[in-house]
Amino acid sequence: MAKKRILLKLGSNTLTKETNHISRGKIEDIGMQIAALKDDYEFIIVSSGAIAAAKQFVKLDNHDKDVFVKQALASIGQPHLMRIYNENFSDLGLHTSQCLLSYSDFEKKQTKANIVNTINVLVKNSYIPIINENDTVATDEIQFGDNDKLAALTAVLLNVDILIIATNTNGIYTKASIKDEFPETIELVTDLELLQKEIGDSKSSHGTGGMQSKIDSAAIAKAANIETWIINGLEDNFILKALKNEIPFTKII
Ligand SMILES: Nc1ncnc2c1ncn2[C@@H]1O[C@H](COP(=O)(O)OP(=O)(O)O)[C@@H](O)[C@H]1O
Ligand SMILES: N[C@@H](CCC(=O)OP(=O)(O)O)C(=O)O
Repeated sequence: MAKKRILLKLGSNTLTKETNHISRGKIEDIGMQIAALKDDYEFIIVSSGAIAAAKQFVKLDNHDKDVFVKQALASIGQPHLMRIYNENFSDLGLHTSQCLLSYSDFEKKQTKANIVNTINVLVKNSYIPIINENDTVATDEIQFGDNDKLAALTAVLLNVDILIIATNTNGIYTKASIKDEFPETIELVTDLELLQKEIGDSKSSHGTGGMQSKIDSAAIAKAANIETWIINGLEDNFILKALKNEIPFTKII
């Protein structure tokens, strides 16, 4: 039977476990899950974390919030991020590769074909493509969107079965319960317009897009008949547990 294809989007919040440095433990947790599922699923990762990785090592002589400082930090952090993936994944027998893309690459027939062809060869040869925005030439995701849209565009282009967006909540909560000690997860969504009413404009400490950018991404995926699962990536084994329905998360179909 053909393997199912999963596009896994990992934000800085998940990768740092909401701290100020990339968590090797979290990257190992993700690698172990991919290794456990590799006979039935193939994985393509869209990973943020370049800026967070750089901040572990350097402080640049400019204002941290300037976009071009973020671009420079991403340039410094990206090879470190890939090194950490490489070190942890290779211990688990997994091979990694890096692809840097920007929105404009999804607008041209030739560049789209190049992305598909490259990634299909990588996946066929058991290499896990780890994609990030090419932050030197594009600033869309550093400014607006958590790599969520990049993940959705990639999911559609590569015709995946499931888009998993890892975040720091147990999926999308009902607006009425969001401030409760145990907020209630909306487990199944078929109507994105109804869901829109539940979304607040709050964001987490490292986040840029909030829940809205995840809904926008789910809409892109849904239009291509791809399911989006919004899962709490801070939880150990979050993919394995979601596949077995052992944790609350939001499925948008
Ligand atoms: N209905 C909702 N359910 C859950 N989280 C919500 C909701 N509305 C807004 N949010 C906010 O969205 C945040 C997740 O988005 P974001 O901060 O961008 O994180 P990430 O870096 O994981 O993409 C949550 O931590 C929460 O503050
Ligand atoms: N390309 C950037 C990601 C930009 C971003 O805002 O994403 P996220 O860390 O998911 O909020 C990086 O790798 O740091």
